[in-house]
Amino acid sequence: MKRAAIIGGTGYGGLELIRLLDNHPNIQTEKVISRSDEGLEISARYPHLTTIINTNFYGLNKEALNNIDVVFFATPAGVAKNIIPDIQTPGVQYIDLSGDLRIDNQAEYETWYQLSPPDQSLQKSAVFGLPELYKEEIRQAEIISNPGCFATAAILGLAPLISREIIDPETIIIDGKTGVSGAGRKVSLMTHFSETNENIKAYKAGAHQHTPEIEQHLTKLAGNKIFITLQTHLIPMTRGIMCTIYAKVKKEEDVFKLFNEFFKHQPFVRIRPEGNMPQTKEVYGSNFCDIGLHFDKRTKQVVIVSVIDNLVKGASGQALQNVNLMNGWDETAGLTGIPLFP
Ligand SMILES: NC(=O)C1=CN([C@@H]2O[C@H](COP(=O)(O)OP(=O)(O)OC[C@H]3O[C@@H](n4cnc5c(N)ncnc54)[C@H](OP(=O)(O)O)[C@@H]3O)[C@@H](O)[C@H]2O)C=CC1
Ligand SMILES: CC(=O)N[C@@H](CCC(=O)OP(=O)(O)O)C(=O)O
Repeated sequence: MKRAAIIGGTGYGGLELIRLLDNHPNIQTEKVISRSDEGLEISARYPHLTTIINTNFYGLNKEALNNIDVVFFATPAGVAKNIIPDIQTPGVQYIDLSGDLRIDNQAEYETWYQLSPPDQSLQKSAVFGLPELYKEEIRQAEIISNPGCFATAAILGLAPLISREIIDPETIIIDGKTGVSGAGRKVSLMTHFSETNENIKAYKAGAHQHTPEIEQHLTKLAGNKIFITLQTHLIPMTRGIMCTIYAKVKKEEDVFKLFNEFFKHQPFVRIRPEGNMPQTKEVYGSNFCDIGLHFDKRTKQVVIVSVIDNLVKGASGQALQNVNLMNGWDETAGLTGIPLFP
C-alpha cells in the first residue's frame, strides 16, 4: 500500500480525495493536513467520516510528510509552488490541484494569477495531468500539475477538432457554467446562498485564469497560437460543470466518428449519439467527461457540450487517475463508481 498525505484536507478537493482514496486498492490516506484544524479529530470536523476516518488532522510541517509516498496539494494557488522546493524528496510523487504549475510562461502566470511565478525549473519538471492528451508523460512524471476544472471540460471538448483542423480557432467561444463547490469551502459573497439561489451570474469576464491554460494546450495541438473566448457563470447547484462550446467548421467531417476515434482508448470520456446532449447529473460523483455534439449544416457551426463533476474529473478524481498512471496501476482504479443519478 502506498501512503498518501493530503495538504488542504479541510477543503472540498481534500475531502473528495479522502472519499476516493477510501475505495482504492493500492493507496491509502495516511495523513490529512490542515493549518486551521491541526490536532482536531477529522470526524469531529466532518461527521460524515465517522467510523471511516479515525485519525486527527496533522499540522503543516516537514515531519508530517515523513514516510509518505504521494503528496496531494489541495490548496489555493500560491502554496504548492513555495512548498515543493523545500520538501521534495526523490521517489515521492507530488500532485498539485492548484494552478501554480500549469502555465509555461511566467509573465502569463503573473498576469492571470496575480502572484509571483513559480521557479521555472520546478514548473518545467511538472507534467500537465490531462491523461487523455499526455498519458505517456504522466507515466514518467514525479510532479503533476492537475488541470483546472473548466480547462478539463473545454480542452476535451475541443481537442479532436483542433488536432484535425476541423474548426476555425478564431471562432471558438466557450460558455462555462459551474456549481458553487467550484469556489471551494471558504466563505465568500460570491457563493452566499441568498445571492446564488434562484440566480445566475457571469463572472471573471476576460479574466478567468483557465483561459491561458486552455490556450496553451490547444496551441500545442494545433501547432500555432490559439486564443479563445471563455465566459464562466455561477449557477445554483452544488457540483457540476458544463462547457457549451461554439465554433465555425472549416472542413466538414463526421464529428461523431472523429470524437469516437479520438477517445476510443480513454475510459473516462463518453461520446453521446447524435441529438443527445449530456447533463451534469449524468456524471455527478464520477470521473466521467460526457460529450455531446451538434453540427448545423446551414450555419456551419458546431456545438459541443462537455460535462464533468468539478470535484472529480475536474480535480480529485483526475488527480487519482494521474497517480494510477504514475504507478503503473489500472488507470481506473478507485474511480469506477457509477454516477449518482438522479
Ligand atoms: N473546488 C473545485 O471544484 C476545484 C478546485 N481546484 C483547485 O484545488 C485547490 C483546492 O480547492 P478547494 O478544495 O475547492 O478549496 P478550499 O477552499 O475548499 O480548500 C483549500 C484548503 O487549503 C488550505 N489552505 C488554504 N490556504 C493555505 C495555505 N496558505 N497553506 C496551506 N494550506 C492552505 C485550507 O486548509 P486549512 O486552512 O485547514 O489549512 C483549505 O482547506 C485550489 O487550488 C482550487 O483552485 C481545482 C479544480 C476544481
Ligand atoms: C465557482 C468558482 O469560483 N470556480 C472556480 C474554479 C476554478 C478552481 O477551482 O480552481 P483552479 O483555478 O485551481 O482550477 C473559478 O471559476 O475560478
